[in-house]
Amino acid sequence: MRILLTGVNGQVGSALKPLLRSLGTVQAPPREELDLVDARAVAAWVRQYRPHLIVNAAAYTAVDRAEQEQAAAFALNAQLPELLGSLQREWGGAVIHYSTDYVFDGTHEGAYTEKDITAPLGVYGRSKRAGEEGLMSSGVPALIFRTSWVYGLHGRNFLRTMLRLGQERAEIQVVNDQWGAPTWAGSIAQGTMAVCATLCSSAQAENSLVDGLTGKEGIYHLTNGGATTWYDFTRRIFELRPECRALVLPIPSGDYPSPVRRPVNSRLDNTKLKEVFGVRLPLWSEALEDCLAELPDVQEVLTS
Ligand SMILES: NC(=O)C1=CN([C@@H]2O[C@H](COP(=O)(O)OP(=O)(O)OC[C@H]3O[C@@H](n4cnc5c(N)ncnc54)[C@H](OP(=O)(O)O)[C@@H]3O)[C@@H](O)[C@H]2O)C=CC1
Ligand SMILES: Cc1cn([C@H]2C[C@H](O)[C@@H](COP(=O)(O)OP(=O)(O)O[C@H]3O[C@@H](C)C(=O)[C@@H](O)[C@H]3O)O2)c(=O)[nH]c1=O
Ligand SMILES: [Mg+2]
Repeated sequence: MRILLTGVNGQVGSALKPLLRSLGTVQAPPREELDLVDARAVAAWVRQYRPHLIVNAAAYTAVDRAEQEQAAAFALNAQLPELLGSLQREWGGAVIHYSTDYVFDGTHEGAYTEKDITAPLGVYGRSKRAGEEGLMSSGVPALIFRTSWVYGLHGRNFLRTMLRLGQERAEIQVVNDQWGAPTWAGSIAQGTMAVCATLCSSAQAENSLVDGLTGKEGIYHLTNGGATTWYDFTRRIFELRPECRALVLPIPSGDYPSPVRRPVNSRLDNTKLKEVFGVRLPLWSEALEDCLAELPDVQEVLTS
């Protein structure tokens, strides 16, 4: 099977790359080789390579900056998934795509299911929702995994920020009124692979994944289990890494200056993923331990 992976240098893309190799031949052009906002270049690339599967881990993820850079956010998060969908539709390939808890406004009680109504609070969330709709309306066989609060040892993310601030500062203020599931990029990659394994299990044929997808297309919530606040997540990080000595102080969201509101409830119900594919990701607390076990020296985040 030929696979095209986008966003290979991002959190999810870098976790996926080594794992996807077990499914086939992986091409993963970085930005320098393929600028994903260049629709003609993308079309030429896909038409030449004809990937059986495109795993789209590329995105515009700067939530605050998106308010000023609406066109850039929509190009990556909305137009690209739709384009990839129509290109794959042309010749019979499939798409796996990622989306976010920020498609919701957070006013719902309890965890959101895939059937709940979306109502994004900002440009990033609106662009991601438009991407979901564009990909689905292209008619391609596709899976969309909505995840939340992604972190890992690579790239810009909350864990790395806190490991750095925890060593540099005497105290840090962290919001304690937003609830969600911090999700390790490694868990997302493993969950994606587990789903692919169920789709490909019947045959070794190159198009077995596309065939296996029939009747299972659509949106799935895929996060680590349980829920916490950013404040308690930070406290747990510092418990696991006592080199982070900063005092952690809880604050309401309103005290953290930002141009765009975040949902107070980001919890995503993963039942559909379990029922359709038999896949469930570990608890957020277990995944955090697994992630930090891969970081021998916490001072590394100060220099890299
Ligand atoms: N981060 C989070 O907290 C969450 C993320 N998600 C979703 O998960 C998915 C993966 O996110 P994550 O891994 O965190 O994202 P990252 O921001 O870590 O990575 C995004 C990748 O996209 C690439 N990219 C951006 N613009 C272009 C372009 N014009 N041409 C080529 N490549 C480009 C970046 O390249 P470069 O390295 O060169 O900048 C980067 O490798 C996304 O769909 C995101 O919306 C969902 C919920 C939470
Ligand atoms: C750095 C910092 C953040 N915070 C708050 C701000 C915010 O509400 C929360 C998390 O900070 P972030 O900068 O990671 O927030 P944000 O960039 O909004 O994170 C989001 O990114 C996008 C891409 C997603 O899809 C979401 O799932 C989510 O992960 O913690 C503090 O309270 N204190 C701090 O020192
Ligand atoms: Mg951010």
